[in-house]
Amino acid sequence: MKTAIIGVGAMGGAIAEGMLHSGKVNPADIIAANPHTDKLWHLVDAGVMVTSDNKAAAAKADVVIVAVKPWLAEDVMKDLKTVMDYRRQVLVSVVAGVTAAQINGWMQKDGALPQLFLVIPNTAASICESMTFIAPCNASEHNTELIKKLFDNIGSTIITDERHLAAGMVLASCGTAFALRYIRASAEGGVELGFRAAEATRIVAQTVKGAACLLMDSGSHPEEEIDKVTTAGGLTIKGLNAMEQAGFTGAVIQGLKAAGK
Ligand SMILES: NC(=O)C1=CN([C@@H]2O[C@H](COP(=O)(O)OP(=O)(O)OC[C@H]3O[C@@H](n4cnc5c(N)ncnc54)[C@H](OP(=O)(O)O)[C@@H]3O)[C@@H](O)[C@H]2O)C=CC1
Ligand SMILES: O=C(O)[C@@H]1CCC=N1
Repeated sequence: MKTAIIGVGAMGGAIAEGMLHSGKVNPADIIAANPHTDKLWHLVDAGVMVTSDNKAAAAKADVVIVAVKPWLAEDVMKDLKTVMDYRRQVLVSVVAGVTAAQINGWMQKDGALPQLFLVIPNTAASICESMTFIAPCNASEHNTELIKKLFDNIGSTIITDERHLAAGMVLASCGTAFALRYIRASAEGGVELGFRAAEATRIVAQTVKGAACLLMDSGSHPEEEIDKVTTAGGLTIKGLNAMEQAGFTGAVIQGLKAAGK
């Protein structure tokens, strides 16, 4: 199965890198299309076909993933429409905020619509740790399974509907930046406590990874794991209470809601 990635920036590039990293996708089955191909030489070295011609890339693929900025999506997709065969190809849009209705309006061809998937991954796709939401629109069960398998190669997937994509994106895609901002804040605190910046960042990153793995391995509630750390009258509870007094939980929820508006 050949996959074309149209727009190989932060997100499209992370998808391509993740597919390579997974070892489960043959590099020769990836076609990367971007106006500037100079930044894609590492993909060429890995065996990926690279082009600046979107239509040429799409024509060769079974799955066409569009990963351009939202304001370019209409022009790019209308252009792809001229070469896409909806009987054998499926369209995946990772374009945030562009709806299935909009895409169907652009892609309708002689009354036919493409089998469409709205997909929201995150940049951890590059290391096969994405949390990816997949909303099938006008797609068969067979193709839904196929697209799920494709994105399972680069992390964890949830099949959902279009209504839930925005919330998923805030939690998991914007959430990557939010989690990293926590890491940066903690590392800055670590420097005040006496660690060098690089060392503090490494310590916090490993700590956050460990905390996430505790939840994922045990399926327990965060508060259950917090309880195991929080000694009565000890250090942790003083830190937690000071953070909450400064508005930690409220600030996170406000941030999520602002991003989701
Ligand atoms: N970044 C993220 O975490 C997430 C992003 N998304 C969505 O992914 C999409 C891409 O975002 P992101 O990767 O961050 O943006 P980037 O700007 O990093 O990447 C966009 C890429 O599209 C290329 N491009 C520009 N014009 C065209 C064109 N006409 N045809 C083909 N490619 C073109 C750009 O090339 P060049 O720079 O060479 O001009 C660039 O490499 C957006 O719609 C965003 O909403 C969704 C989930 C998460
Ligand atoms: O910030 C953004 O708009 C995009 C969508 C999700 C992550 N990045």
